[in-house]
Amino acid sequence: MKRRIVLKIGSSSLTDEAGRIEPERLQAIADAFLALDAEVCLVSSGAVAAGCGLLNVPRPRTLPEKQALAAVGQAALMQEWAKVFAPRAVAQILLSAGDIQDRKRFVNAKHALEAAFKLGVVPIINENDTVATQELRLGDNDTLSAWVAYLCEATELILLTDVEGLYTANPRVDPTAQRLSLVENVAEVLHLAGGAGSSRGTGGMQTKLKAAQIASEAGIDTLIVGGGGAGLKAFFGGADTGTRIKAQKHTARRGWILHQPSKGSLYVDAGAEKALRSGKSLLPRGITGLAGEFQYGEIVRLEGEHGPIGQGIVNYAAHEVQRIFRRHTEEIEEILGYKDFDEVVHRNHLALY
Ligand SMILES: Nc1ncnc2c1ncn2[C@@H]1O[C@H](COP(=O)(O)OP(=O)(O)O)[C@@H](O)[C@H]1O
Ligand SMILES: N[C@@H](CCC(=O)OP(=O)(O)O)C(=O)O
Repeated sequence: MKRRIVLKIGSSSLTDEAGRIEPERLQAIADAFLALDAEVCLVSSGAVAAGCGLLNVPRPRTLPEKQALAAVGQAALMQEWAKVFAPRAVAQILLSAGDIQDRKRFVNAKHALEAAFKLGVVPIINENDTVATQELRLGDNDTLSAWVAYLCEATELILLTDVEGLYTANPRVDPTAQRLSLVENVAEVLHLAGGAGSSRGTGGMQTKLKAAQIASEAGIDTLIVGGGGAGLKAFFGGADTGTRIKAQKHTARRGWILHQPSKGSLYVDAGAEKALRSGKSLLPRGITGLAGEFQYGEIVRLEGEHGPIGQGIVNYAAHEVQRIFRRHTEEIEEILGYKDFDEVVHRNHLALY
C-alpha cells in the first residue's frame, strides 16, 4: 500500500510574527515531499493569520471578524500553495463540522478526497471558517486533520508545528522540559499538554493530543514534528526527531462512532449488555427505555445498568423505538406496519468502550 500522509501545518509554521505568509516556508514544505514516494493531503491553517497580515490588522476577537479575515486570507493562502506545488495542481477543500458529524456528508467528503488523489492533485483542506457558526465549528485544525486522516485512510498524520514535539511540560514555560520521542498510549500523556505557544496558534498541545487520540482510535499513528520543511525532511530521512504517538489497534469505523456526539440514549438490560459484549446486535427485546429525539442513521449512546457501554448507529427513529422496545423481533412488522431491520443497532455499527 502506498504511503498516504495527512500533513497539518499550523499558522505559526507558515507566517511571520506579523502574520504575513512567508512563501519560502511553504516552498520548503512542498520540497520535502518532492523526493518522497507518497500521496499527501495538507490541512493548512493560516487563513486568518494571512488575512490579518494582508490587511495589517490585529488578530480578530469576534467570530464575524474571524470569518471575514479567513475569507481574505484563504484565497491568498491557496495561491501560495498552488505556486509552490506547481506543476502539480492543488485542490481546495473547505470542510465544516457538519461534514464530519453527518455520516452521509462524511462519506461524500471521503469520495471527493479519493477522487482528488486519483487525479494526482494535492488536496489542501481548511475549516470553512467563513460559514462556521459558534455552535457548529471544530475551531481548530488539529482536530480537523485527525478527521481528515480518518476520512482518507491515511497511513500517518503529521502535525507540523513550532516546537520539536511533545515535551514533559510546555518548553516555553519550563526550560527543563524533555521531549518524548515515543508515546504508546496517548491517554497517559494528556496531562502534559498546555495551550498555544504564540498569538497565531490555536489550541497548543491540547488540541494536538486530542487529534492524536482520534487518529489513534482510527488506527493511525500521529507524529508531532517541528522545524518547518527542514524538520520534515529530517523526519522523512529517519532522524530521531519529533514525537510519535502510536495508534490503538482498533478499526477506523469504531473510532468514528465513538467520537460522534450522540442524539439520544438507549437503555439496555443486563442480558442485552452481555450479548453486545459478545459481539451480537441490539434487538428491541433488550431495550428497557430511551431518551432523546434521534432519527434513523444517527448516533445513540448505549446505557447499561451500571453506566455507559458504548455508542452505535441506530436503525429506527426514536418514535419507532418507543413503540417496539421490550418486544420480540417478530412483532416489529405487526406494530409498525413494516420491518426494515431486525436489529435496532447492528453489531457492525456498534462501538463499545
Ligand atoms: N507539553 C508541551 N510540549 C510541547 N509544546 C507545548 C506543550 N504544552 C504546550 N505547548 C505549546 O504548544 C505550542 C504549539 O501549538 P500552537 O501554538 O497551537 O501552534 P500551531 O499553530 O502549530 O498549531 C508550542 O509552541 C508550545 O508553546
Ligand atoms: N482555520 C484557521 C486555523 C485554526 C487553527 O487550528 O490554527 P493553528 O493552531 O495555527 O493550526 C485558519 O485557517 O486561520
